[in-house]
Amino acid sequence: MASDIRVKLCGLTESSDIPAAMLAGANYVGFVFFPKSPRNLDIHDAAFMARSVPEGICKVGLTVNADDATLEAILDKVPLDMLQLHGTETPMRVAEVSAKFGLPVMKAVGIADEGDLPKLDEYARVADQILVDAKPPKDADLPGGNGLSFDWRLIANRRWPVPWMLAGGLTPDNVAEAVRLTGARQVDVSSGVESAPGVKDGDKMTAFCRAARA
Ligand SMILES: O=C(O)c1ccccc1N[C@@H]1O[C@H](COP(=O)(O)O)[C@@H](O)[C@H]1O
Repeated sequence: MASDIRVKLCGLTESSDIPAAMLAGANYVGFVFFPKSPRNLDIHDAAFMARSVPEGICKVGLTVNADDATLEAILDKVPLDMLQLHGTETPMRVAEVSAKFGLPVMKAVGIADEGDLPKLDEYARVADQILVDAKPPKDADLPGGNGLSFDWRLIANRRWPVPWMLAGGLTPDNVAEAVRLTGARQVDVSSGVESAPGVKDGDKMTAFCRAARA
């Protein structure tokens, strides 16, 4: 049923985004630890925000090719429930992070064409979840959060042995169609619910959750 669809609202930057995301109906909230991103949080702010997230909502920490010391520093202070690896981490690194840090790991995989699809099977063998995102353009500063989508028909009716989430250029206007075409049961959005880069919009978050579950 569409009403079961789980929504991740990623890249929250203000304390007030937490109650707004709860009101909207988020199941997951995402905190970005990547200095180049307009959604980057310092560890102190992220810790403060994470502590205000109600029980039962999954707090996801997004990193990009982070080394062990960086992950340790984040996890020492921020009570996260899941790590999202959004860089070029190899399957071996995904398995290593999962074993070392004891949290579920979601690996983002960028898709542009059919040739990218085998990577989804590969990462589904080592990650706890996979995040099926659009492949960033070669000259992009960010490996995600660019508001770009991919041809959803590429993954229509494909399934993996772990839960997966659809991401990339989703908005309140297109998420229902994306869910219909792909059969996704989980969706993730960042820039599509903002009024400016890094500024979340409560009305757009609510409209997104409603449209995803319509
Ligand atoms: O949001 C960011 O700034 C970001 C930075 C670095 C890597 C990933 C990032 N965001 C993730 O990208 C996808 C898609 O975002 P969008 O909805 O197209 O803006 C999503 O998984 C975000 O978690």
